[in-house]
Amino acid sequence: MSRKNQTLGEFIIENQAEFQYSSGELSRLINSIRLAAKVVNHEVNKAGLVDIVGAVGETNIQGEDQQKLDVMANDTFIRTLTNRNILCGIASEENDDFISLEGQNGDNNNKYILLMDPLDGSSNIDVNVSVGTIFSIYRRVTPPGTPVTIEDFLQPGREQVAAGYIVYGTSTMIVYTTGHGVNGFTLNPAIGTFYLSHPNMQFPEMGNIYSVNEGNYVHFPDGVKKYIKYCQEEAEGRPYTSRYIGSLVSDIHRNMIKGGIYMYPKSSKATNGKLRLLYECNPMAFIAEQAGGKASDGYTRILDLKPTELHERVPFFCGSRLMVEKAESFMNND
Ligand SMILES: O=P(O)(O)OC[C@H]1O[C@](O)(COP(=O)(O)O)[C@@H](O)[C@@H]1O
Ligand SMILES: [Mg+2]
Ligand SMILES: [Mg+2]
Repeated sequence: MSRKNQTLGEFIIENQAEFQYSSGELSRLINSIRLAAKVVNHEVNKAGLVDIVGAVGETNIQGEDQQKLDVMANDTFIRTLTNRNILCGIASEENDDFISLEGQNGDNNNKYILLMDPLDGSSNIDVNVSVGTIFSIYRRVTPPGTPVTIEDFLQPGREQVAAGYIVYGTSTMIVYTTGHGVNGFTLNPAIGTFYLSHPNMQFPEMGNIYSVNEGNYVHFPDGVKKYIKYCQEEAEGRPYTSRYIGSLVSDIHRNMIKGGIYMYPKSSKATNGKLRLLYECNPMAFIAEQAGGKASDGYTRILDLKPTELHERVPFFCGSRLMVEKAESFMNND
């Protein structure tokens, strides 16, 4: 049951019943993510006033310059989640390897692991354009009471128990799914409470927005070039509008509300594209599918891909179902 303006806390408790034999662990986990999101939101909002913009002078395993907000968000989520003893492992874009968490008694009986992109859209931090956080939750596959292993993190996306994102934009929202539809909650900054503002979010089956970094056009595969030309043609319902924020979370969020397709294809510059399967593509694909949309690498359903590495990249096509299918048809006729 979802009531508009229900608080996130109320929603979590009310929907816990959806989980048979629920121990409340997942509810506590979502609650902790909510708390960390508020702390990060507070820092992001004052980014122009305090020394929190710019790079820290370190690079992460992706070879990217870590931004101060990347590190702040990473530390905030890891600290908030670790202190609450609700996970047995965490993996992050900003950490080379996964973190195995010991329970209070040195054991490890917690059943969930979390993967995250603590700050998505890092190139937009310094220019006051919306950024986000992305998270993905699985049940561990290794026996409880033993340290987690890489196998716990390399599960296909279809095994996700929950996934979501936080967008720090004109307003701050948490959008997530536990496999029972997608709901969005907006933060009332005056009282620090998230309210259900977007119940049962649905990707329109068709839209007129395409989101891709056209600066890479010359490097794209022919199928992608042909699809972009198709989007720009004078025809019924076309040309589509081009919108690209450069923050995955914000581009997908807009397209989910208005209808559209987001693409980060492979290219001659980036043979597997740029986006990371485990903590960018899988969670956004789970959300998209739960909202009636679609997500693939141009050929295969993202959620069916078998991960092989923690930070592996895949080409990503995500959005309104008919638009993704059209893009795939161009890729397959390539
Ligand atoms: O600048 P580009 O190459 O278009 O890449 C933009 C994409 O890269 C990202 O910023 C990658 O995410 P991070 O900022 O978390 O590294 C996406 O949010 C965005 O969609
Ligand atoms: Mg990202
Ligand atoms: Mg990031």
